[in-house]
Amino acid sequence: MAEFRALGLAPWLAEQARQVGLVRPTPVQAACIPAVLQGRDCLGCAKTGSGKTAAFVLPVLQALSEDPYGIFCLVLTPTRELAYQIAEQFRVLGKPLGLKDCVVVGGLDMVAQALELSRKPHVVIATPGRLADHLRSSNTFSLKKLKFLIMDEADRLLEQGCADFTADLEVILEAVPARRQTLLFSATLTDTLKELKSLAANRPFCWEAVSEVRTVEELDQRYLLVPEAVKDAYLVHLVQTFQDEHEDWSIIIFTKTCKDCQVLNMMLRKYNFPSVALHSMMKQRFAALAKFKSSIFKILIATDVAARGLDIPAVQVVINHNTPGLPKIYIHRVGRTARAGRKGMAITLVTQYDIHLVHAIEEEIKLKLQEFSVEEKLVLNILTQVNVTRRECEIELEGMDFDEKKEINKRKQMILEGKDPDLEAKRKAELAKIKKKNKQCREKVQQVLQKRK
Ligand SMILES: Nc1ncnc2c1ncn2[C@@H]1O[C@H](COP(=O)(O)OP(=O)(O)OP(=O)(O)O)[C@@H](O)[C@H]1O
Repeated sequence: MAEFRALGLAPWLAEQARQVGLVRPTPVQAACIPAVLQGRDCLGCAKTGSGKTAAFVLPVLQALSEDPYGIFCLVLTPTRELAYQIAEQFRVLGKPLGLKDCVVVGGLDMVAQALELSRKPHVVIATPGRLADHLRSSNTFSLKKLKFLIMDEADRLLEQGCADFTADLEVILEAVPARRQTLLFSATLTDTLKELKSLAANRPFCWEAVSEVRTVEELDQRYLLVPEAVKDAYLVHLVQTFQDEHEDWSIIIFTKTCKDCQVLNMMLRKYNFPSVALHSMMKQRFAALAKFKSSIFKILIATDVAARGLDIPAVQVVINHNTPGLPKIYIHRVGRTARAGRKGMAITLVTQYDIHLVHAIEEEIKLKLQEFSVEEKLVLNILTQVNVTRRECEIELEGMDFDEKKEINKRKQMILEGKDPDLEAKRKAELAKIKKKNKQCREKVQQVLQKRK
């Protein structure tokens, strides 16, 4: 307890931390808590599972206890599941304060959320899309007085990809005061460092864990070379082996697409494995995750919606059904195991087409993955059966109009973003045409140049 107190935390808060099992500060906590308590902005980059959440929750609670009002702190995070997880940490550690929090995420009733926001909770934990929707549509709450703006998984929030938060962040940044403390955390901040520094401009305290390797020591990282056509048989074999040898282990299997996630889940269920799926097209995401967290289901099959931040101590193995295209996605995925000093294993299935991706990963994490060996004869024994089952599941899923639903969801999302789906489709088609023409043009020029040579 003395150690948390030595960082400047009040005795009641250090005691509360001790009660929930946080006895000695982790390095990121020891470095960042004093800086935040001094009123500085903070950029914290530390490995997965190293306690970044408490590094911002604890000093915010201390500041809140000295001057309690709502809305005092806003935490932004990329996924709904993470928002709930962070809210839980605030609730548990802030219990003696009678902390009021409000989770603002998609998929839940807007009106109920607006009402909760109007009651001035101390802390709002939100995904950018839903919070921006509230800011655009209602004036029943204000963020103008908030003291802390926190971005967890900050690099993900700032990166422009398939789920782009830029427009929503603009709305949110307009609504928060310029005079505030900004805290930014992630295990992978480097790509977006420039943008982050412009957000946290108040003498930011920057902290990065000193370590050559970017993943944790306790993690055993393996790869398994498999031909694309037999990947699923290897997966079934791996799951069977882990289930036979370690009944109490929980496993997360990451897939590339929602469809893959759904098909693999159906397939594993056909073989009576206790699996549950988690992807962005599901309605019951919280229920699925709760079943996995409580170990009712020992296997979670998920897309990258579960790659960041989720803290489930029982996870012993992560299997990458596809090799992640970006090293940082790999770092976050495998970081779902071997957390807080525990041991864990990550196995990445690598096909003939993915070897360059493994090299990129190894270069980024500064470590060579070791080969994982399996008895190929055992895999061959189940190969035909697994491939037939997969095909059956795919046909079943087609009957459930999965692709059609995906299209409808996309259109709904565009309408929510204020876009016209038909116009967007036209625009995309035109863009594709232009790109094709440009490509043809370039090829012609190159042919002419080559002939001249
Ligand atoms: N000082 C501490 N002592 C013991 N356990 C701790 C301490 N701080 C945090 N933990 C535990 O470590 C686990 C991981 O913490 P947390 O989820 O904050 O990691 P993280 O750094 O945010 O990881 P990620 O990058 O994956 O989001 C949690 O279960 C948390 O309760």
